Amino acid sequence: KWPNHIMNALEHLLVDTDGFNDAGFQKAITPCTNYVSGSQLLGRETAAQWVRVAFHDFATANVQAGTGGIDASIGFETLRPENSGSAMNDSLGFFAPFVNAHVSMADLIALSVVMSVGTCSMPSISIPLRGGRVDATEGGLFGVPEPETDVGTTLGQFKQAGFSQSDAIGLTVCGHTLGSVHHGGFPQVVPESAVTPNNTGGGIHFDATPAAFDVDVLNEYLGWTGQMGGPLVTTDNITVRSDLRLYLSDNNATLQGLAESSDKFIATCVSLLTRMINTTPAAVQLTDIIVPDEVKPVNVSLAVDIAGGVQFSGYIRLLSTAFNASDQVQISWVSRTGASSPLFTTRATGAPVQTGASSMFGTTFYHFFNTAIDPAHGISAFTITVSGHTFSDGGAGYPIQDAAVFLPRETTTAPDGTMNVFAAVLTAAAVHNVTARISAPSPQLGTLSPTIATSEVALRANGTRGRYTLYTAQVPPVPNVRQTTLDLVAGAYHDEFRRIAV
Ligand code: HEM
Repeated sequence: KWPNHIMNALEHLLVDTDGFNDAGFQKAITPCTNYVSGSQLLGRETAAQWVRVAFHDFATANVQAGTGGIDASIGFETLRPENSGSAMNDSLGFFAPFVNAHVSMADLIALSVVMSVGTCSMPSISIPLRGGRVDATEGGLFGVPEPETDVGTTLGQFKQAGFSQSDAIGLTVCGHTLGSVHHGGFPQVVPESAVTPNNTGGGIHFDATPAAFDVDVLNEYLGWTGQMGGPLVTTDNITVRSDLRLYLSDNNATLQGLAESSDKFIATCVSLLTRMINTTPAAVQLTDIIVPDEVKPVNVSLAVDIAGGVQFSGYIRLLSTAFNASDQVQISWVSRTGASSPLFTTRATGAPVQTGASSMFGTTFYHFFNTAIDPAHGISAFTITVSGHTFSDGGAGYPIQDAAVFLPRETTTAPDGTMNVFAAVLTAAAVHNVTARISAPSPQLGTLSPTIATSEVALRANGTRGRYTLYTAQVPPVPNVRQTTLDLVAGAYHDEFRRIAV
């Protein structure tokens, strides 16, 4: 059902990964060897870091108590020795600009696992993503296993997080198919000799294919070839052979079972990583699985011009899994009272913008439309017809209301950051309390993850525009206007999750 803001926003990050309307998330791990937070000579890999960060956030869950898990508490825990290495702050620093009123840091941590595994595999491995995680406001329990931790304690920590011995072994070997152990961060595991001019962080890979999510780590360990499972198996320092201790804790039985086939390894990893990212505090309600929308309204909105004319515009995004570049898009709507007319229809203009061939979900085709709506009739829902097939959001059409409309183009920002926001409210709707709820991601002490500061500002009437009354208010400066969103609330009418800066 459109619009579900959390699912819409996460779907955008997941699917729009190239060209027009690129959400900008996947670029950090394209190619999978890329390190987005510094020099490529460091020998670090962002895709691997993301998976490790999620593990460290998850590992301190206590499922009996219903606490911890993927809740972004890791942001407050980066100074703990158990979270050594640059991955935590690198990743949270990259994720922070994506946090907003509906996208939590914890959901981004989950998304990053889905992205890393999906991007760094061929054919792309799909981990189902749900949204709705809630960010912690402080650090959680201690207890991430470290290279020095004895195997009994390690298994106890996994058990507390809901993972059995074979789950723990499986999850670890799945994680350790990507990336490296670095001298910088883990000198007790990796000797200084690993540091070279092209590998200044001194990383030693877990397997021969550190940028590919594949079964190699397992085969190399069991076959004692290549990296033989990596530094946490082979290091001279016996105390920090944590992977070797874990893998041998059931005499390699779990790993031998997983090595039956690449498919079995992948299916087990998908299942374990899905459980890992869906481990959340008990109070969290996750959304349904986010399925890429084959037909998606994007930035669909109304605007009211000076003369009171109403403009209905946006994009319809089609996915190549169901459509191709020659498909035609038509949008039809019903009036404010639900009446239809042959006049209430428009075609998308021009050829679609075609992008994203490298996306995990195929190519996207963006069809732009822009049409006038007769303010006397208005609009309450629309349907999308693609080459003869009509999509109506599973029923009565995609809902849209024209009684309260935020006007981002009129909204201005003064040099000191104060904003003048504008909205138009249908005079006949007879609502007089018009409020803007501002959700501004704001810096939080002790973590790179922002918190959402919400404030409400009352708008006052300021003239008319045809059938509409214009409303306006001054909004004090916010720390980050690009991530700040506004919900306009006028009685029962809501124009939600609108960007203030366009
Ligand atoms: C007994 C449990 C585990 C221990 C003691 C452990 C320890 C470590 C250590 C010391 C590193 C090196 C980090 C660095 O040098 O930056 C590392 C890397 C990594 N770990 Fe684990 N780990 C464990 C389990 C897991 C699990 C369950 C996952 C994910 C499901 C995981 C994912 C990763 C990844 C992807 C890397 C590579 C990071 C990079 O290249 O930056 N680990 N691990």
